[in-house]
Amino acid sequence: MSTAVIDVQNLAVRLAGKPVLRDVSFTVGKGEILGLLGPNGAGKSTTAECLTGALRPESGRVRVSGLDPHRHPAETRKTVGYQLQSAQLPPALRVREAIELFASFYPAPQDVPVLLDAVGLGSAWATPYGRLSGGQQQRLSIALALVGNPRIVVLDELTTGLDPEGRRDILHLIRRMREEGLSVVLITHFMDEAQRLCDRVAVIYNGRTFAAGTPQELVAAARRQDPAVQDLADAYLGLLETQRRNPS
Ligand SMILES: Nc1ncnc2c1ncn2[C@@H]1O[C@H](COP(=O)(O)OP(=O)(O)OP(=O)(O)O)[C@@H](O)[C@H]1O
Repeated sequence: MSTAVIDVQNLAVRLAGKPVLRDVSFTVGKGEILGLLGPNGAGKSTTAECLTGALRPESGRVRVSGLDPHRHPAETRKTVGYQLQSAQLPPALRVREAIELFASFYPAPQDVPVLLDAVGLGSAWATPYGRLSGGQQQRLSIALALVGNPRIVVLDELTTGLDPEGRRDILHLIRRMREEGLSVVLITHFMDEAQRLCDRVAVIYNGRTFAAGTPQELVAAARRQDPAVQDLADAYLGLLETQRRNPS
């Protein structure tokens, strides 16, 4: 679709000679939250790395704000914030210093103290990265993804490791930024989060997107096979089971 800010079509990627992505397709519109779902090892993070330009596709098409991220990584990073699973920072770097450093890369960054409060790190601003708990590191990685006021953000396992209050606050922050036009790719294993937050979801299994639609559409599709399906968690498990039995 022409209004898509992210357009991925028939993406295939090989790593160490092994086909990891075989046929991944999805689009994300302006102000839309797209959930990427799938079991461990399905290819979600590999897909996210293609959006960053870190990986070169074997075939297929990836466009982010109209640009090929692998050919134009610097331009792509101006409009996209990435919160990836493997973020690492020097252990002595303090929370606020890290956010200010990242803010300095962008022309119109967010207000750092406001962002610190929004991600629940207001009282930990002076803590070195190496002394943060897992959940605090997660909050910092979210702040670093958002500090540049991106138009698009890729969030890989956004709320993993967060306590319930942190999860609520971060989801509130993402919703608020979406209302301002932010487009989001959200990789998650939390089906309740996907159901509440995502406008559409795409499910990857074995390197292929095999189901896509609004959470309601997926629930309706799964219910046609099993009338007991109640929600996205049931639908996801049912569709995955069908796919495993009849791989495409
Ligand atoms: N550098 C690499 N070389 C070879 N294979 C790799 C490499 N990185 C990832 N893989 C393989 O690619 C497949 C997809 O991995 P990926 O991390 O994209 O899955 P995922 O869906 O994000 O999983 P998870 O939910 O566990 O994070 C896995 O089988 C993984 O072992």
